Amino acid sequence: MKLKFGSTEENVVTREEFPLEKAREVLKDEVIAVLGYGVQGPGQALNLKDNGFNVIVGQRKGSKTWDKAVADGWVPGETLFELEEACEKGTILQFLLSDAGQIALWPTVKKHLTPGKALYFSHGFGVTYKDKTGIIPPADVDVILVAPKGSGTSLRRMFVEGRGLNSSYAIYQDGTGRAYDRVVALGIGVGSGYLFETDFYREVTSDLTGERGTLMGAIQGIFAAQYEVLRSNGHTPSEAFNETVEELTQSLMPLVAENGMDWMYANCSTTAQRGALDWWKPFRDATKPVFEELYASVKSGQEAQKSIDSNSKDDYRVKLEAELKELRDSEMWQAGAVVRQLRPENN
Ligand SMILES: NC(=O)c1ccc[n+]([C@@H]2O[C@H](COP(=O)([O-])OP(=O)(O)OC[C@H]3O[C@@H](n4cnc5c(N)ncnc54)[C@H](O)[C@@H]3O)[C@@H](O)[C@H]2O)c1
Ligand SMILES: CC(C)(O)[C@@H](O)C(=O)O
Ligand SMILES: [Mg+2]
Ligand SMILES: [Mg+2]
Repeated sequence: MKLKFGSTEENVVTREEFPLEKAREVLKDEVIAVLGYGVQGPGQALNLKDNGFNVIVGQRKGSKTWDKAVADGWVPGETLFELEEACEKGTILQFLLSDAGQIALWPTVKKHLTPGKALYFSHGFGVTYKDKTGIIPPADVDVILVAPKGSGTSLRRMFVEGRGLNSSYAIYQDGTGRAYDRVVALGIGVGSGYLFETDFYREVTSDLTGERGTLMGAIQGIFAAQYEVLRSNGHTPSEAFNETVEELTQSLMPLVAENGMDWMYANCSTTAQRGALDWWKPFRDATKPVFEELYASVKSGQEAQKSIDSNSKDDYRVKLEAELKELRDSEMWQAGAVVRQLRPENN
């Protein structure tokens, strides 16, 4: 259906238009092969299985995630296979290796993309940056995308809680005439209630911007800046952490999620409202040039190239972990670990 967002009309598919029963009917003869069992793999594979679809998982034998798949109930030789075997058996190949990992597996996936199959992504990365990835699908398959707007961990948790997480969807290539039904059925199958229409290019550029920006990069940056200013002015770690992070995640963001920023503001003191109304624009003006620089770096393909280069190295996991450890060991997040233990519900 068409829905108005402000004054702009957009296409949104709803569960009412495309119920789960219809999704099951559309995919009843398909074998959905989820390739990769990292973060999105488990969330999507388990949700699809629990929703009654025919799912198998492809993963490298002997890897830690193979063991995780076994622990999650996938049975070797029945529903869990080596990647190539899963590519052969699947009629829909859900390409959920890391974006850099997809480059290495592409020749194998391509070999098994026989006419009529579907190639499914959760990111527009591989085909948008085909000059860098070499991912150029054959013409007689569907190339589709369902990108959950959140972590695979949340996708699973919210499904288990009976909620669900919405996704964007896109069709890059309709090789069979069934691409629309397949993509929407899969989006409903992984647990989305609503599916927002996009295309591969818009999905990848907005997603790379968002995660580098307010969703992850910018938020850590702004937390660090405020925490450092409070600490250098004599505030204790717990006070600095509470005023920077804890109150935001525990008290104020849930209010924003529920009813928007103005409503959160309205539930704070008029003193706070006065100050926050005065200061949001200077913060916007100070950070906007950084966001412009970020978007330009995404648009030029530089962000994709950097991600491919670093995440294609053999020791990429070790290097990422070392950088995550630096964050974990910072005073702010060390203070956070203690503050989290002191949440009333933890006692
Ligand atoms: N992580 C998320 O929550 C999330 C959210 C939305 C979209 N996505 C997209 O979903 C896709 C999967 O992301 P992810 O974060 O789940 O991936 P991930 O980094 O967790 O990796 C998934 C799997 O790929 C395997 N892998 C990596 N390199 C490999 C190689 N060379 N050969 C064989 N296997 C290899 C890993 O062992 C792992 O099991 C990506 O396109 C990503 O952009 C992820
Ligand atoms: C969960 C995110 C940040 O939305 C996703 O885009 C990812 O790449 O993991
Ligand atoms: Mg992303
Ligand atoms: Mg994202």
